[in-house]
Amino acid sequence: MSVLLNGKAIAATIKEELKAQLSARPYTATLAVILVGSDPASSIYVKNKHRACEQVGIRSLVITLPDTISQAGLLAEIETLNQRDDVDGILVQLPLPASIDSRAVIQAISPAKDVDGFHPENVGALSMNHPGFLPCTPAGIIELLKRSNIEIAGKECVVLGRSNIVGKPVAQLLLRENATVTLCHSQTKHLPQICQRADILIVAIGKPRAIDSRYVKPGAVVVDVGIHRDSEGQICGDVDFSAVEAVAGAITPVPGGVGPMTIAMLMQNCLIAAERHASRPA
Ligand SMILES: NC(=O)C1=CN([C@@H]2O[C@H](COP(=O)(O)OP(=O)(O)OC[C@H]3O[C@@H](n4cnc5c(N)ncnc54)[C@H](OP(=O)(O)O)[C@@H]3O)[C@@H](O)[C@H]2O)C=CC1
Ligand SMILES: Nc1nc(=O)c2c([nH]1)NC[C@@H]1CN(c3ccc(C(=O)N[C@@H](CCC(=O)O)C(=O)O)cc3)C=[N+]21
Ligand SMILES: [Mg+2]
Repeated sequence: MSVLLNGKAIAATIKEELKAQLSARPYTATLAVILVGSDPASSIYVKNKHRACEQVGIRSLVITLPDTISQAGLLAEIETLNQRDDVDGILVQLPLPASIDSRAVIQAISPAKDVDGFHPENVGALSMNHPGFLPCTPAGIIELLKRSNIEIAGKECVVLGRSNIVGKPVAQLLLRENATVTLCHSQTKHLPQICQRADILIVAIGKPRAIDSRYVKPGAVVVDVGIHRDSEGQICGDVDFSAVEAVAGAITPVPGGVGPMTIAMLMQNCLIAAERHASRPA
């Protein structure tokens, strides 16, 4: 039996804190979300973000564009939002249609409004410990560990997955918190043995229920970033929850773990963006 790391409850607390902070400020905060096409999962996430904005008191604009939009058309929408003085944060929901170069789209977002933390300027800031915007899922994982009183400094952390939006940045944040970090991927050899060393195991591979108890040291903290809907319509993670929770010391559920923390950190980034925007030199 293991401790459940309740991301949903912690995220609710964070949103309450942010709501109180925002209501005490002399300015508003506005997030613009661009959704291209009508992918059902993306539509759910965008709706969740909109609902979180309502809870915190952030003004939320959802801009829905047809999946036939050209790259130039999408870039023009972003430039309009970059220029709008009443917009503090911009998020373009990923994935984008295959005809659009997502790298060009991310680069087009003003770094000062890039509340996802995906722009190269913010990625560089993370790696150099400069102020910028932290990517929401990695920041949410660190916040979840801290608020669950799990010490990071000096711990053996193993990260499975090296994507630009989860694996690589969470490894950097763990390093910043003074963990010893091992970053693994699809060509890593002896993966179960390496994972067995982990005091904290972060799993972000995008494979439903792929990580079982062979990968987990008894008592370890397991953070499951994956999110999938199986053939029966059940939401599950990258971790085989029922097998792993029998050996782990603590584990995040899916749903109710990392997902809500991601959204809470997005709300936090929107407040930071609004604060910087309001205090910019004229
Ligand atoms: N809860 C949330 O807020 C969020 C959840 N997600 C979810 O997290 C998961 C991961 O997302 P993302 O990082 O974008 O995924 P990507 O598909 O971009 O990257 C997956 C990474 O995992 C590695 N990998 C794949 N299979 C294995 C394996 N069997 N063993 C070891 N490493 C492996 C890949 O290695 P290689 O580089 O060699 O190909 C790659 O680095 C997905 O399920 C996604 O839906 C994502 C973002 C936010
Ligand atoms: N520009 C961009 N920024 C993102 O941050 C981004 C993105 N694109 N594309 C997709 C991924 C995925 N992601 C999630 C956010 C919330 C939940 C979430 O709220 N999950 C709930 C339940 C979700 C459900 O009901 O399906 C939970 O885990 O409890 C999940 C996944 C953000 N992403
Ligand atoms: Mg989740």
